[in-house]
Amino acid sequence: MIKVVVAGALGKMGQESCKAVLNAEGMELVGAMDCKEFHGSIGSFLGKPEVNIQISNNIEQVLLELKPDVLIDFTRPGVVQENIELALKHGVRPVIGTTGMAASEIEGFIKSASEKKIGGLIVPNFAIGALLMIKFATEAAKYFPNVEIIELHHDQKMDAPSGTALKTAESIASVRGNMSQGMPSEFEKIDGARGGDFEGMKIHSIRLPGFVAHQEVIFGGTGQTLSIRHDSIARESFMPGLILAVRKVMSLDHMVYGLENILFE
Ligand SMILES: NC(=O)C1=CN([C@@H]2O[C@H](COP(=O)(O)OP(=O)(O)OC[C@H]3O[C@@H](n4cnc5c(N)ncnc54)[C@H](OP(=O)(O)O)[C@@H]3O)[C@@H](O)[C@H]2O)C=CC1
Ligand SMILES: O=C(O)C1=N[C@H](C(=O)O)C[C@H](O)C1
Repeated sequence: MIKVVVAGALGKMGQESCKAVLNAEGMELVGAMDCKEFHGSIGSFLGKPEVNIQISNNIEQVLLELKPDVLIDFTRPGVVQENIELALKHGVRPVIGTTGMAASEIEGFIKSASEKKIGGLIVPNFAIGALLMIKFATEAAKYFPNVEIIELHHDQKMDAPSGTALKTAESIASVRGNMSQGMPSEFEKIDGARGGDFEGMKIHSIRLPGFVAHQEVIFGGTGQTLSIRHDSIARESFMPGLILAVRKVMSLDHMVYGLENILFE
């Protein structure tokens, strides 16, 4: 049995993750933590009263007492870094869904997990369709280097651009390099009108109620455009990838950034 603790268990992704772990063969949900005040078990919160796991607000105590194999984290930027440090300190494999960390922080965790020989995964997007979108977009960029990314999310999202958009831009940049696009003399009449810049690629972030998680990668060539789009219309879309990640992390002895490195290897 793989023993799993979920951090951010009362949040949108945390709740789905607890349900997915409870339903997964060979996995046991041993702990749930969140900073929200809730007096009761995660089972009573999820409408599964038979699951009698109290919600803790002390991650280190949970890791020390329950000795899980894996920590799933869906909290928020600023919290996730501390949780990864504590997991690595106590020999627990982190499977991280929380986005918004700086590239230098991710690099630091990859280094420290390798030194400690602890497996870990930092995954900006667990949806298999999103991983395919990134793969197809990276292939297309070899032929259509002019590209812009539009990501659309619910209006409760803290970080912009999304972790998925950054991962897509990094992957596209790895095949086309840093290049300038558009008119050198273009100017913005409203700051930010042309989006954020990643190595010459524009990223546009839309936040509105009604969306879950969506991204379109648009390529432009002479007399033609190509659009590659992925839509997560429900948070269940992330769960098969998350469960796969929990299984795979058990055989890793280093930290991997991106589930595509496991799925398409
Ligand atoms: N990798 C992927 O496939 C996906 C990643 N994400 C990412 O996951 C993260 C969470 O998203 P989402 O579930 O929508 O967000 P939510 O705000 O719904 O959930 C986050 C939860 O973490 C809690 N929390 C905040 N601080 C702490 C803390 N110090 N200790 C424990 N719990 C804490 C929050 O409590 P409170 O509300 O009281 O602050 C909340 O219950 C985001 O970074 C998002 O970008 C989202 C979807 C898919
Ligand atoms: O906050 C979200 O909701 C999501 N966050 C991740 C990201 O930043 O890419 C993954 C997905 O887009 C949903």
